[in-house]
Amino acid sequence: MTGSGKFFVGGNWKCNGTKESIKKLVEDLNSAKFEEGVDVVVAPPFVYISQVIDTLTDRIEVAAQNSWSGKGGAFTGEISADQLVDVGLKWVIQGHSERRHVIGETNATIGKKTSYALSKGLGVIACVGEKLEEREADRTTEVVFEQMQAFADEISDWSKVVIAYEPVWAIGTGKVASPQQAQEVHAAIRGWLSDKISPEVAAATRIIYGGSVNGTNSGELAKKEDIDGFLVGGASLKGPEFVTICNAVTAKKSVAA
Ligand SMILES: O=C(CO)COP(=O)(O)O
Repeated sequence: MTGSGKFFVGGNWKCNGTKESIKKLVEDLNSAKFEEGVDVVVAPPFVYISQVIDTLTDRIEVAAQNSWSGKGGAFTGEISADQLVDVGLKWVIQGHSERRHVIGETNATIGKKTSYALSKGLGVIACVGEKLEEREADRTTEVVFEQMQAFADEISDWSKVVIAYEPVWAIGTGKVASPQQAQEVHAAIRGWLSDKISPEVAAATRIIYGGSVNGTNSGELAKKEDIDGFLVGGASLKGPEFVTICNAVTAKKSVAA
């Protein structure tokens, strides 16, 4: 099965950057030539979101890396989806492995945050992925399907959801999943969507890969039929390399042609 959605590349800047380095990154992105047929989104740290929205080209949309599970109020340190919409954001990342495994968010919390963000009109980049010991114990699809079910329990409209498959062992390690390894899990996720949600949702939902994607490996990954784009960490902090990864859409088109 193949995804029919448009290629999608997100740059997750995580907890990196300064006013100065972000100014330079935005300048690089503003002067870049992005190919047709790719949606490009960047996710700066909260404190730099306004700077990015005010200076970045409209060709690129902006995401937050997290949001609170409900309306704002007495929740010290949190940011509500309402506030993200208010400052002009279009997207939010939910369930990133660092939020699951470093901060300790559960499937249930992530599901609630996702449904609230969607209810406010944000698109959600919904992350799933197994740890190394889970892969080694042959539990990859079991873990990923459990994470998918927790999202599905809270999602009624999939049209603004992009799924990011990010194996934890590949994140920030330089150990990218092989195109075949990634394709296998992407196809399994698409099959799950087809069975549990609908064949239409399975065909239309973008399933993107994250974990040590760079300017060199993105082309081969993009050629795999169920890989509809990328969620990029480290390499998204380097403007020209991130542009190369976005333009891997041409490798995708070359296979489709
Ligand atoms: O976590 C990631 C994107 O969300 C991937 O990070 P790296 O590209 O640095 O491995």
